[in-house]
Amino acid sequence: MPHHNTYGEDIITLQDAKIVQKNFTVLSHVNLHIKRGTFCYLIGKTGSGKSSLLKVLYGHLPLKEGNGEVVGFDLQKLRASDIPNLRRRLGIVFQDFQLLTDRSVERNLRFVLEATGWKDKNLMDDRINEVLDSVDMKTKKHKMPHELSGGEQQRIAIARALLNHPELILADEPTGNLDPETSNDIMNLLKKVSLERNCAVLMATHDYHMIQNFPGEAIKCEDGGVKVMNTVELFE
Ligand SMILES: Nc1ncnc2c1ncn2[C@@H]1O[C@H](COP(=O)(O)OP(=O)(O)OP(=O)(O)O)[C@@H](O)[C@H]1O
Repeated sequence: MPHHNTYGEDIITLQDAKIVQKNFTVLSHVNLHIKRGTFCYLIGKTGSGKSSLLKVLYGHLPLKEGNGEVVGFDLQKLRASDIPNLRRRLGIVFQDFQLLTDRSVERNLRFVLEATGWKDKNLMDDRINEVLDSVDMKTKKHKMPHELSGGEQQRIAIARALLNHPELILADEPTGNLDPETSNDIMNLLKKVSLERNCAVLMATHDYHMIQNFPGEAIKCEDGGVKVMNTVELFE
């Protein structure tokens, strides 16, 4: 069983991990400990390996060498059949929102609940209202994605990520398509979620203005490895 529940303080652990795309080693000797409830940036130049690292953490790329554990799942022992269970325990947010364009906000959220085993219609309705409330989008429940702004669509994507009470949100450039003001809103929302739900957030970003506005812990991908730092160091 890859799901041990032995993880104490750490929500993500990587030990001497190697991150590989096809036959190309992107990152090696990666050692990482991210504690429950922590908000952490993932930074580094384009092509430095941020997305690849996130992909290993959500089971899209296999962990080639070393050890890793994410929300109690052993990445070395992860089988294809474990991946849906791992994803159910995570919230994942992308740059391009990835809402289903052919259905309303409510139906987007219901689709995920049904796909993750929810059956009771009233419980589903309640949960949809709760997550929409926490991203301040309750009034947009019946809108189609194309009727929403980029920032609103990202709020819905965050609501969707929250549906199954994740202990970890992995966000790959969630503000990459948004203007600076909307990016700040989304950051405030992710920070709020992290704080109120003791949910860890690992967020890949290029956006140095935002990092300056919201300083914090960061993992930097550089020269084929990672280094843990505080973003304040970037502006010294
Ligand atoms: N599907 C793939 N097949 C082969 N190589 C890939 C693939 N995806 C990414 N790579 C390579 O892996 C390296 C890391 O890419 P990755 O997307 O992880 O970087 P990134 O830091 O997320 O970049 P960006 O900030 O531009 O999104 C790059 O050199 C890239 O060319």
